[in-house]
Amino acid sequence: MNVAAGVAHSETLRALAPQPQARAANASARVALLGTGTVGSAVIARLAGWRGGALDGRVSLVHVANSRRAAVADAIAPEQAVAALAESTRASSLDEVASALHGDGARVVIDATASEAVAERHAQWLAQGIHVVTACKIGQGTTLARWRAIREACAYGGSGYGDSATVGAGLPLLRSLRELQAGGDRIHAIAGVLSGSLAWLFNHYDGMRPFSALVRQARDAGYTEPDPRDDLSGEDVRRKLLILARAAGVALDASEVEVASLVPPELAILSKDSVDAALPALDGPLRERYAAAYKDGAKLRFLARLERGEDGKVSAKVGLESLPGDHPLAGGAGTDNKVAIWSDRYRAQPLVIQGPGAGAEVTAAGLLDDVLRLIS
Ligand SMILES: NC(=O)C1=CN([C@@H]2O[C@H](COP(=O)(O)OP(=O)(O)OC[C@H]3O[C@@H](n4cnc5c(N)ncnc54)[C@H](OP(=O)(O)O)[C@@H]3O)[C@@H](O)[C@H]2O)C=CC1
Ligand SMILES: N[C@@H](CC=O)C(=O)O
Repeated sequence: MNVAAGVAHSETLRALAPQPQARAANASARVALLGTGTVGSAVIARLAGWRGGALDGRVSLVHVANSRRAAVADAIAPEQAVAALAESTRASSLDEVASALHGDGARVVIDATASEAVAERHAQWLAQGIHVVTACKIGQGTTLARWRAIREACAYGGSGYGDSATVGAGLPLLRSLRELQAGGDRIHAIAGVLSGSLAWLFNHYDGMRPFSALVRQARDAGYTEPDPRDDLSGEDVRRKLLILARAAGVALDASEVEVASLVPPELAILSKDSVDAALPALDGPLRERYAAAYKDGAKLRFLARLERGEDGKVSAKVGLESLPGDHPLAGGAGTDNKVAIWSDRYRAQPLVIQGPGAGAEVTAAGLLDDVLRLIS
């Protein structure tokens, strides 16, 4: 073989191939932030905290919106973002997000909403080459069709989907599942506490104070979903389990997860505005569950379980369980999520990941870590 000719040929091919976008270690991104509530405000505060530090300039806010208004500019200083939005007369429109991002360098949408309409746009932005980083679980944690559309749009647009904040508020859960599989492991089972608010509630509930009062405290601390019934019904945990299962190679449909809700029917049927006054409907049933567990020396924990048999059969369920006090999944404090993963290499003893699983600051950090990963 003529080595010189071979080298020349491969150099020609390399020159003809589409050149990957040059990425410097300190590449910056134009970012649209959707949602300025609990999590979105913490993203803005964290960006403001980057000022003058090593990460200053990595993210340029060009579009900040809530459901009502949008502020759009070439660079919105994080310190000015809240005021700019309050003063803006521009109506919020998802149609304008891609054009606001137009320009050089990487483009990123951060979804800090709980909006179905925003989740429905993820695939469209990804197909346009815009990265999407999300705290909202509706994109990957509802229908299989939407989950597939997101994966296909990433491949089509050459874009990335940052989902670390969707499960465990940024804990290295999805990353670990993906790395285990990249290393050849099959995931056999996942079990644990996936809700930060429910963890906090059952870490604090002593059967004496009304459960409803604690729910209000958890909501005011920013741990619950905008509608706390999404946590109490197990729906938020179902979404997280679906996201984990799909990342573990199990194409699970939402209907395949058995969910035991804590929300009594009279609370479930109310409009969102009437929920607060009706929360005491939770008190009686939970007092009874607590008393029964206490009598046995057990602890109440809201768990998610996924098992995949060697024959491919899958079982998935979500609900309140009474665990022996020394059970490995009964530990933890505050909003701790605690998740055990069984795989080929972790067959007898699982890999266990534990840490705060809700809260504005950890979630904002998880979102911005994903932005940095995608643009670096
Ligand atoms: N709280 C936590 O600990 C964690 C939360 N998450 C997820 O983060 C997301 C946000 O939660 P949180 O901040 O608590 O919710 P909030 O209700 O506090 O904030 C939601 C924000 O989204 C805005 N919004 C709604 N629709 C749109 C739209 N179409 N375009 C732009 N903005 C819109 C709302 O606008 P407006 O003010 O006008 O209503 C509001 O600013 C949820 O999906 C949640 O599951 C994930 C991990 C942890
Ligand atoms: N409401 C959620 C917030 C994070 O996803 C929870 O309680 O875990």
